[in-house]
Order: sequence, then C-alpha cells, then structure tokens
Amino acid sequence: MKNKKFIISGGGTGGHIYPAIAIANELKTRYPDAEFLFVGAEDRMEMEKVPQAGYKIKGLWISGLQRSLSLQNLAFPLKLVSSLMKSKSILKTFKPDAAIGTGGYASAPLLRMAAKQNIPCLIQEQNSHAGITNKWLSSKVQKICVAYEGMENFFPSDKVKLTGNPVRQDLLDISLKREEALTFFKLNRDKKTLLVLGGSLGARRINQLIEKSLPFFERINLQVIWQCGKFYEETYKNKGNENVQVHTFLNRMDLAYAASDFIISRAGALSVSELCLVGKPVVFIPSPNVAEDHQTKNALAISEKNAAILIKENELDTNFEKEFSDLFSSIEKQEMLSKNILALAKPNATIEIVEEIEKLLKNNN
Ligand SMILES: CC(=O)N[C@H]1[C@@H](OP(=O)(O)OP(=O)(O)OC[C@H]2O[C@@H](n3ccc(=O)[nH]c3=O)[C@H](O)[C@@H]2O)O[C@H](CO)[C@@H](O)[C@@H]1O
Repeated sequence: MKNKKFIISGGGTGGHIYPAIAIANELKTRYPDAEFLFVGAEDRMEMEKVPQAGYKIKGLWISGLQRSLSLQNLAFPLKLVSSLMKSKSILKTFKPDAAIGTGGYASAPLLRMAAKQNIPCLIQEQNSHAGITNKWLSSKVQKICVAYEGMENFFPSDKVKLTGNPVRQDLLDISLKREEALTFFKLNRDKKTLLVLGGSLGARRINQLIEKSLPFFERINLQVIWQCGKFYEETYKNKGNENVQVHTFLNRMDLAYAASDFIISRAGALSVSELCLVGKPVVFIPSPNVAEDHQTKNALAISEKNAAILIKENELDTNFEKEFSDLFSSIEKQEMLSKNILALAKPNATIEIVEEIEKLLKNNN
C-alpha cells in the first residue's frame, strides 16, 4: 500500500498553528510512514514554528484583508491569485491524500485549490465565532470540526462535527512534570508561581498591568513567569528581577503550565482549551480587539460555569488587585476553579478529528 500524504495549512498566529501541529502528530502516530507538508504565509510565525516541530513548510505570498481602508489591501487580489497558482502547483507535485486547514489566511488558497482538485478536505474552527477563511471554505470542504456548540449558524450543519480543539499531547499529563518544571525555570520552591500569557504574540494591556502590579506581587511573595510577546520584547526584557522572569515566547508550554500555581491569560481559543486540560486557577483578560469580541465569548463560556475569573480590560484598574488577592488567599476558591475548569476539558479532540480524516480517506478509496 502506498504511503499516505497529508497537506496541512493554518497559521498567522499560534492559535492556528498549534492545532495543525497537534493533528499532524496524531496522524504520524497512526501512519508512521506518511509524508507531511505544511503550507503557511511566508512572513508569519508558522515558518519558524512548524520546522521546529519537525515538519516541512512552504510559504505563500498572502496576507489578510485589513479591516480598515489600507494601501496593503490594493495588493490583496494580486497576492490571492499568486497564492492560488502556487497552491495549485504545490498540490500537483505533492499529490496529497487529504488536505487539512486550521484557519488563518494561508489556508484559504490551499484548501480552495485542493477542493477543486477533488482532494478530500477537512477544516477545523477553534473559536465560537467562525473566522473569515473557514466561512469562505465551508461550502467547498467535506468536514468541519468545531469546538463550540451552535456552529451551524456559520457552517452547513451536515458537515459540522463537535470535537473540541486539538491540543498538543505534551500538555496532557503535566502534573507529572512539576519537579522537572521547577528545575527548568529555576524557581524558588518556597514561593507560589504566577504564569502570565499574552497569547502567541503577546498582549500590550496585560504587559502594562503586570509591570504596574510587580510591587503587589512582591508584597504577596509571588514569583512570576511573564511571557511578554515578541512585539514587546524591547520594552520589557529588562524588567525582570530575582522574582520575575520575562520571556518573549515560551517554547516549553508544558513546563510553564506545570510550574505555575496561578495563570493570567488572554482568551484565544487554543489557550482556553489548553487551560481546561491544565486545571489551574485562571484569570482571563480577553482581548477586546478581535472579530465579534470572540475572546470575551470564549472566556465567558468558562467563567459562567464558575471555572475561571474573567476581568475585562476596562475593569483592570479598579478590580484586578482585589480579585487576585481574594483568589490568592482562598485555597477553597483555587480548588473550586481547578475542579470546574478541568471538567470542561476535551482531551480526545485530536483523536476525534483524525478519525474524521480517516473516514474521508476511506470514502475516497
Ligand atoms: C489577537 C488574536 O487575533 N488572537 C487570536 C489568535 O490567538 P493566539 O494566536 O494568541 O492563539 P491562542 O490563544 O488560541 O493559542 C496560543 C497558542 O500559542 C501557544 N503559546 C503561547 C505563548 C507562548 O509563549 N508559547 C506558546 O507556545 C499556546 O500554548 C497556544 O497553543 O488565534 C486564536 C485562535 O484562532 C483566537 O481565538 C485569538 O483571538
């Protein structure tokens, strides 16, 4: 039997890249001889993160349409045509058995051309509000795996399958990695640890809050692992001290989660799914600057079940210290949040998505 070939496209931000890598890893365990090719946008973070995960990637000259009027939009039709042509040629050479898209603009031309060539196509939507690319592709692909109920509002209902978001397997058993994690981050074992996450690119407002709150964290004797994001590296890289470590990006998220006792995080879809598996007390500070305010919806789905604390950006100045102090001083509250958020985890999502891909392969034989 000929070895399987899978082409996978998703990127722009970590929220699209890591689901793609999780799906590839699961496919690889089932088809150890399979060939994989990723397709991304040539100037985005997938071009670095995908090879780091051990996969080949080709870049397309493509970017998203800016929401505001912008000169960049003038080049968009040209980029789209060029990406469609390059996708066609990549597909012709690689000849995949299936194409998988996890959102982000590079997946639009690739999956569009794959569908046109009758290659079985599956897309995965991470958010409770469908992204532009996935909406555009939904009529062309065979299967759409989603993480939230009610996605039939965006997609043809007969194609939708509720699986949850595919999360990297190394996050599944982090409780066993606590010791390794404390050593890895050189943490003081007598102090509690706060992990601060601004999403894959970092978050300006969270960084401002953390900088302002450092004396408060010092007062309550808390040590901090602070992921500031690559855009904010210059501003914050020297703000660390004995108790505070500043990182641009954390490559070992499993150990960062394992080391932490409290987590402050943006509410990107993948972060939320990962935090459910991790099961620690979380304060969500959703970005208000994303389409349809979807991060607030992601966070509300958790906080409404008493499974995390949600503080909106415009309430940080008045509420943060009080809410965090209450959490810090109440073991009961910490345990309740941990228990409730763990109950929302969907650890089998990746497996279920791969089973859907296998069904497509069978139907195509
Ligand atoms: C500003 C923006 O447009 N954000 C969107 C983007 O978020 P973003 O790219 O931040 O995505 P998520 O929060 O969903 O996921 C972040 C991913 O990056 C990883 N990570 C993060 C920091 C780090 O230092 N190391 C690391 O590995 C996390 O473990 C996670 O796997 O895509 C998400 C999924 O479509 C959306 O819900 C978000 O609204």
